[in-house]
Amino acid sequence: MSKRIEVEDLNVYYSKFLAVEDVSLAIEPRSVTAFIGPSGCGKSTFLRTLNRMHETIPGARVEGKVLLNDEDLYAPGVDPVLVRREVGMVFQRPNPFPTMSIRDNVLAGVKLNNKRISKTDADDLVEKSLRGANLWNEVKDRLEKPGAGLSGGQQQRLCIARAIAVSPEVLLMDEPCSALDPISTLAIEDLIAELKQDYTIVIVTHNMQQASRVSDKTAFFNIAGTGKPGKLIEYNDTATIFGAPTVQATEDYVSGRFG
Ligand SMILES: Nc1ncnc2c1ncn2[C@@H]1O[C@H](COP(=O)(O)OP(=O)(O)OP(=O)(O)O)[C@@H](O)[C@H]1O
Repeated sequence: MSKRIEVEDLNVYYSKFLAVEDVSLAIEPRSVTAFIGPSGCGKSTFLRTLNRMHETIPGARVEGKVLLNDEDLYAPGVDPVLVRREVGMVFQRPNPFPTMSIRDNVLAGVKLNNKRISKTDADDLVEKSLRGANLWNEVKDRLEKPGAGLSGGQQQRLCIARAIAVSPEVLLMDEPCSALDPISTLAIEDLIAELKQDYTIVIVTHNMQQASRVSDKTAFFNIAGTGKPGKLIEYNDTATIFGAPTVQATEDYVSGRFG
C-alpha cells in the first residue's frame, strides 16, 4: 500500500506559462516528504502533477515523467481516474460533502469508483477508515449525521478517512492544516506520522515547524521573480535542510530571512 515516486525532468505549464521547471526527484515509500518555499513558487502546481490533477485545468500540461513504482503516470493510455485512485489527495480546506452523512462521506470515493459492496463490508470499511484517520471514537455514535456538523479539524480527518477508504498508494496533502486551529493541527500531524507506516505521503506546508516535525525529507522550491518558473533548489533529509543546507537561498528561507 505504498509506492515509490520518481519524477524525471518535469516541466509544468499553464498554457504557455512555464510554472515549474525541470524537476527531478525521488520519493521513497512509507515516508513523509514536505514541499516548502515562498508563495507562487509552484509547490501546489507540482503536487497536483503527481496524481494528474493538474491537467483538469484547461490548457494545463506537463513534459517529463512521473513514475509510480516505475510506471509512468503520463504514458499513453493511462487512465487519470485510476491514477487518482492510487494517489489520493487532501486539500487545504476540508471539503466533505456537507449534507451527506459521515458514513456516506467515507464511502463517497468507493461509490464513485462504481464498487458495489455489501452493507457489512461497507460498515467494516467505514470503521477501518475512520479508525485510520483517528476519528472513529469521536463519530461512531453519529455516523448518520451530516459531515458539515463536525469541527474543521474533524472534517479534515473525515476527508483523510475518505481518501484512505479507496486504499491509495500515495497521499498528497496540500496545506492540510492551514484552516485548522493548533490542537487540530497537532492531531493531523500525529495522524500523518501514523499513516506513513502505510502510505507514501507528500505534504505542502508554509509552516516550517510543521515540515520539520512531520517530514523525513524536504524539498525547497524557489522562484527568481514574477513570471519566472519555480524550481527545485534543494532536496535532502529534513534535518539537513533545516540544520545544514548547502544552498544559501535554502538557508535564508528556513531561517526566516525571506518568504
Ligand atoms: N489555474 C492557474 N492558471 C494559471 N496560472 C496558475 C494557476 N494556478 C497557479 N498558477 C500560477 O502558477 C504559479 C505557481 O502557483 P502555485 O499555486 O503552484 O504556487 P505555490 O508555491 O503553491 O503558492 P502558495 O504557497 O501561495 O500556495 C504561480 O505563478 C501561479 O500564479
